[in-house]
Amino acid sequence: MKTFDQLYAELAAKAAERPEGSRTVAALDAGVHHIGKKVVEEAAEVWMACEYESDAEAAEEISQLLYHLQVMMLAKGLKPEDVYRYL
Ligand SMILES: N=c1c2ncn([C@@H]3O[C@H](COP(=O)(O)OP(=O)(O)OP(=O)(O)O)[C@@H](O)[C@H]3O)c2ncn1[C@@H]1O[C@H](COP(=O)(O)O)[C@@H](O)[C@H]1O
Repeated sequence: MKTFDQLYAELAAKAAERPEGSRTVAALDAGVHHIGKKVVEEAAEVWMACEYESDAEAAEEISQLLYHLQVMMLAKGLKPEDVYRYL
């Protein structure tokens, strides 16, 4: 179990240390266009899961959307505080 801030810290460390096999590093290397497509894909999967699947499946899709949003934040150099200020 991890929080939004804990996942962000983990992903930021991956981006800095670039460990072999990290899908986060691969996504960052692929760039904003690639990450944007994943964000849209996961958002659609959230919608479909919430409308037609179980609560557990919906929660899993939401976690994947949050992950890809965090990868986009890293690609853009945005920190959680940059987003929280608008909440
Ligand atoms: N929480 C996540 C996470 N959620 C979603 N994903 C990615 O989102 C994908 C899910 O999307 P899909 O269901 O479309 O699966 P897929 O079709 O196989 O994905 P693609 O091949 O299209 O990328 C997964 O395959 C992962 O690539 C995640 N990848 C990593 N994490 C966490 O991020 C951390 C760092 O991971 P690495 O950078 O891989 O070390 C670890 O704690 C991981 O648990």
